[in-house]
Amino acid sequence: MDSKYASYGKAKDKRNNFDTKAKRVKLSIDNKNNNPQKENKHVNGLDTEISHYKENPDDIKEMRKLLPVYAVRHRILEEIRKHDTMIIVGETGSGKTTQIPQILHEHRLEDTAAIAVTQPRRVAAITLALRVATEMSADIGSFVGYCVRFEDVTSPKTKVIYLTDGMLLREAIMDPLLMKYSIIVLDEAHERTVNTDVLFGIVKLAQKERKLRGSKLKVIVMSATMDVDTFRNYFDNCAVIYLEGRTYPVTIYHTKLKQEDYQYAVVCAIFQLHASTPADHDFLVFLTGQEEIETVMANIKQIAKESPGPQIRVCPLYAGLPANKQLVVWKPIPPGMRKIVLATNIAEASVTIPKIKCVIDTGVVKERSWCRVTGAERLHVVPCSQAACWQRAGRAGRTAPGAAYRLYTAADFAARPQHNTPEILRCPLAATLLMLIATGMDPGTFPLIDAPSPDSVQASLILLKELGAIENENNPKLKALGKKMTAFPIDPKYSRVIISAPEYGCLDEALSLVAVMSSENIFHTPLHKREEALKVKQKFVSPLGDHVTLLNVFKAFCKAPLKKQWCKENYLNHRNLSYASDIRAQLFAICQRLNMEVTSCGTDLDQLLKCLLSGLFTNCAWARGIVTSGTGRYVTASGSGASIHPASVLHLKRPPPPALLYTELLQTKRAYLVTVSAIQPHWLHQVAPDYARRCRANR
Ligand SMILES: Nc1ncnc2c1ncn2[C@@H]1O[C@H](COP(=O)(O)OP(=O)(O)OP(=O)(O)O)[C@@H](O)[C@H]1O
Repeated sequence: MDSKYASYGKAKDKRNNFDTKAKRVKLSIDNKNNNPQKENKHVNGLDTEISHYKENPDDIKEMRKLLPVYAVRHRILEEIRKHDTMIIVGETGSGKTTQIPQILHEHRLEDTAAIAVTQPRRVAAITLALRVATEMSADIGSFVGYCVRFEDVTSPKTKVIYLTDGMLLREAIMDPLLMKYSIIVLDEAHERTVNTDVLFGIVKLAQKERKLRGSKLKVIVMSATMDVDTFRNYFDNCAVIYLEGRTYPVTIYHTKLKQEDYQYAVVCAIFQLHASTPADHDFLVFLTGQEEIETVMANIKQIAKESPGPQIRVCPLYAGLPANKQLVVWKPIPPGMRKIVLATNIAEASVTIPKIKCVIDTGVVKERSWCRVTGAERLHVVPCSQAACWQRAGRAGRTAPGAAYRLYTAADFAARPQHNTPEILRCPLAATLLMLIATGMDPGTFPLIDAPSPDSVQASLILLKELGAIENENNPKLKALGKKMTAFPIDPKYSRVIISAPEYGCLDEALSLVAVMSSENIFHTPLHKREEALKVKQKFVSPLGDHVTLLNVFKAFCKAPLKKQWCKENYLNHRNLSYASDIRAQLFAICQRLNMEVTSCGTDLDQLLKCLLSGLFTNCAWARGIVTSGTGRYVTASGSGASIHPASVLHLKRPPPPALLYTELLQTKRAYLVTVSAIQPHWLHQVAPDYARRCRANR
């Protein structure tokens, strides 16, 4: 292994305190209470089934008492009673998310309503609810529950609900005043996802309106790394509680040299630490996506065979994994083994994975951006903000002291922006605007912390008009089609595909395809059996491209009697296909509620591709000559050059199709069109004439 990756320059664990002029209520806690001896107390991970949870209730009680928040719970309660809106800033792991809702509930502050605690990510919402239910000796779904897309584990009795911000937004469509809740805790405010930013506005308006009606709504905004001044200004100079102290220290290390290839550096770092760290130190590694995770996982498994040190169990953790598979990460492993969790930024905030003592941070993230003129989106790998780096480091040191190994230099860290650019300033707004319009709100006057440029709003409204969701982008009105679109918990582009499907006689196929596309990679291509896996894949391949190939796999999966075995034989990912099957069932149920006729286009699959184009019309690319390597080169609607991704079934097709419909434009070292189908260039004019005209004028 290359020794240049071995050297970490030790840095001081110096937290950026995001100094703010805001008047704070300082709650100091006695850190000496946090007895490091407790480190060795037995703390199990959450099992996937709460009923199997073996943790000793007395241990849990003791653990709660060690948390900084617990020590000052009475003061916190006093402040929350005094103020309708407040900001709580406290170190990662201090107990904000698990303890504050419990404290509120123990004192029945929610009264006859409930407490909502929002999370940007589903895995956090689920694991937090499971943890809090365990701490409160409750069954999940009784007075503690969670609600995430495609899964609602609450009951009318539930008083503390952990839910994704997307789910609370969906509730706001039905009830903009959110009357079900008397307290809303907006957690991980620093993430600034579009959903959280919109929720801030919805909650602010609901609070104002409810005050007039004599029904109080308390709002608590929390984070370890938020830009306090910005939030305080937005929430009318509200009170700020600043919690001091953390449970366990985390030592930060940076590389001395810049790493040219972070994937290579990560594997080196893992094995260097593996050789020098006790077996009960589990690792959490931050990468950017499923493909990268699978590659690193294959490398680890290969190298582990010849490397000294404890046995290794590698666990992937990314958004596309079904929830029950994500939770495997929390399952305890046999003593003497080391768990290495390979995660995307979904494990960056809020989550506690017990026994993680070592975080390895690549310092990069896959970020979405878009071209306003054409609506085309792009995913690219970029350095993450300082706040994200601190959050990642904060995943160590939760149940014992820990360390974070950053695969970038201290100078690189110092040069990064403190906070994430709010998603609302860089992402398409069509889904958000549709939701606001459906809720009866005026996007022009809606209070946002950072308003997107009027051009962005206008461009998104035009897209919504072209999708058939609204009329008149200058004074938007929801159309019946737009209302139907909001019934589906998916992006409006995909709900448009489903709603168009009866017109193309292909709802059966469209439901399956959208379901597979809402899951994650269904192909399993182990590095050492690549050739064989690709050979087996051939039987599903359609000359029309990846979308029909996905459909072929899904159809065959549905027919297979022994699904797990069949997936293994065919190098397919059983869990992702099963997840797609669940999603399809839910989408189908919505179609039935909307009285949509389920017809099949049989072998006329051009109908399915045209239907797909009716929602994804911004994702077209046109052939621009053939470069010498023989790879087709394309230009997207926004003028970016890109090649077909090597994993596509059309990658080496000769001659390259004149036009393509793609699912994603991925920018790594090169730009790739991911999941593509061959289309006829004139289809765009047939299916989305307004967009085609606009697009031609721009090209
Ligand atoms: N699933 C779990 N298993 C074991 N311990 C846990 C678990 N969840 C939480 N804890 C313990 O509770 C502590 C507080 O967690 P909590 O999520 O409330 O902190 P937080 O202040 O909200 O952190 P963050 O800002 O990182 O979200 C953790 O540091 C850990 O010690």
